[in-house]
Amino acid sequence: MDIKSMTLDELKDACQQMGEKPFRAKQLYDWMHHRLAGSYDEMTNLSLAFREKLKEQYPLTCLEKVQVQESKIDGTRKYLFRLSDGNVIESVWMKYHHGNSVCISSQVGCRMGCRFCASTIGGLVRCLTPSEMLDQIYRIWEDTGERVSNLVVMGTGEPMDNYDNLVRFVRLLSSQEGLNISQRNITVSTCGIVPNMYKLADEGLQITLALSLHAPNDEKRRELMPIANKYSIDEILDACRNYFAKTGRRITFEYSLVGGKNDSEADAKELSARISDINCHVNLIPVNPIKERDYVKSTKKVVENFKNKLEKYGINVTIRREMGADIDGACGQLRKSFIDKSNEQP
Ligand SMILES: C[S@@+](CC[C@H](N)C(=O)[O-])C[C@H]1O[C@@H](n2cnc3c(N)ncnc32)[C@H](O)[C@@H]1O
Ligand code: SF4
Repeated sequence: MDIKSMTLDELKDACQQMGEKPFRAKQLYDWMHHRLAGSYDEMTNLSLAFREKLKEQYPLTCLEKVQVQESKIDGTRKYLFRLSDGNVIESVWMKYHHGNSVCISSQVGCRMGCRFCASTIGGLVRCLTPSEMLDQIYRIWEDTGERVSNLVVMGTGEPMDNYDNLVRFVRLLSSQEGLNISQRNITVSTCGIVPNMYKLADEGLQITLALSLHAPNDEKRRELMPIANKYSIDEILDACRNYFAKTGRRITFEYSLVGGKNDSEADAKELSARISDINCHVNLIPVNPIKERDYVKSTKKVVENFKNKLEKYGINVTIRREMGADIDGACGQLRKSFIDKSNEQP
C-alpha cells in the first residue's frame, strides 16, 4: 500500500519495521497530511538515513496541478491534476455560505456508461487510491489557503466501483489525526450498485448517500443508465431504505432533468409515489448537455413545474444551484478536452 493511504497505526508498524521509533510515524503523518509535504526532502526533522529508506521502500507521490479555471461569477474553481502515472483527473472547489466544498473524482474515467455523462466516454482507466482521493483536497487546500468543510464524491467515477479505497479514504479524511472532517459533511454519490450500498450501510459511517436516480421507472432509467439493466429501482430503493434504517442518514436522490425524457408532470407524479415513504431529499439538476450526445436541458419552466409537482406530493426538493456557470462544462469535460487536445498534438 502507498504510504499516504496508511492509517497512523499502520504507519507506526511500517516505521517499526524500518527500525524507527513509533513517534517518527506521527511526525511522518503530520508532514504528509497536515504540512502537505510534496517530498521526503522537506521532512527535515527526520534523519537523512530514514528519509533515504523511505524513498526506497515507499515512493511518495503527489498530484500535480496542471490547470485551474476560476469562475468570475462565484469563485468556483475547476482543477485538472496529473497523477504520478500521467493520467489526469478533475476536481472542483466551491464556496458556499456554509463553508467551502470540494467535489472529487474517485476513478480515472468510469465504466458505467450513463448516456449523458462525459466521464464515461473513454471508459474506465483505473481506480484512484485513497491517497489520490485525499490529495485532491490537500492540493486544493494548499492552492486556496482555505479549509475545506464539505466534501462530495461526485466527480468522475463510480465510488461504489472502488469500494475499499473509498471507505479507507473516508476513514482517513474524517479521522481525528487526519483533517477531521465530519462524516456528516461527506456525501458519496452512486449510480446504484446495490450490494455495495448494503455493505456501506454496515460500515458504521455517518456519511450521506446520494443516489443518482434520474428516472421514475425502470424502462426510462434503462434508456439513460445501463446499470439499470442490472438492478431495478425497487431493489435500489430497498437498499436506500436499509441505509436510512442502519445509519439514520437521510437519503439524497439526484435527478438530472433531460428535456422530453424524464421531466414530465407524469414523471414527477410517478417518482413521488415511489419515494414518498423514504426519508429523503431530491436534488434536481437540469442536465448539462455534452457534445457527444443530443440530450437537451429541460427549460426553466419545466424544471420549476417538476419541483412544484414533487412538493405538492410532500417531497422535499431543491433545484441545484448552478456553480461556476461561466466555466461550466459537464462533469468530466475538462479532463476529456485536455486529453483530446493532447492527442491532437503530433
Ligand atoms: C459524475 S457522477 C459521479 C458519482 C456517481 N458515479 C454517480 O453517478 O452518482 C455525479 C452526478 O453527476 C450527474 N451527471 C453526470 N453527467 C451529467 C450531466 N451531463 N448533466 C447533469 N448531471 C450529470 C450524475 O448523474 C450524478 O448524479
Ligand atoms: S454518471 Fe456516474 S456512474 Fe454514470 S457514467 Fe458518469 S460517473 Fe459513471
